[in-house]
Amino acid sequence: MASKIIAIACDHGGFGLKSTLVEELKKQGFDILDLGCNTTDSVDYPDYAYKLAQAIKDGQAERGIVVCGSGIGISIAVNRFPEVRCALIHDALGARMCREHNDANVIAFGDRMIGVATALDAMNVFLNTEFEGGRHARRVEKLSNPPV
Ligand SMILES: O=C(CO)[C@H](O)[C@H](O)[C@H](O)COP(=O)(O)O
Repeated sequence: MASKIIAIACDHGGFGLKSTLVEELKKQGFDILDLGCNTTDSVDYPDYAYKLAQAIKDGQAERGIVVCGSGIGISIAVNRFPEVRCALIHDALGARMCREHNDANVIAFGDRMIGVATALDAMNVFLNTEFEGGRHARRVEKLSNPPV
């Protein structure tokens, strides 16, 4: 990964895990583009998802992490941007596969679904695994050109 900037966003259901992930990323020397939210007050996940997707689209960060209660709503929302390839992650194997095969540039976690240790492990794998390319490059390219 060329950039040391990680964009991160959540809704109220993901605020706790986001805070833990930010703490760990800072320890590892990453610069954080924290797009909120910043409390557990109820908010709407698309608002924060779109901020993160826009940051990826604008090139402000190469990789991003989104968190909501289940990870489902916020991953659906960021994937509405063609520049984003977001995978909803439940373990380190998924994190490895989404990098090696799908060149995912964003991962989503469900704070109400995943343990902290598993999320930290998966985040580290996501940040340290390269895309394999080859046959997968052809398939990823097709993701940018859906039939209309
Ligand atoms: O969007 C979601 C589900 O797909 C997220 O899990 C949200 O965090 C969740 O829906 C929020 O629920 P709440 O009852 O409003 O806290």
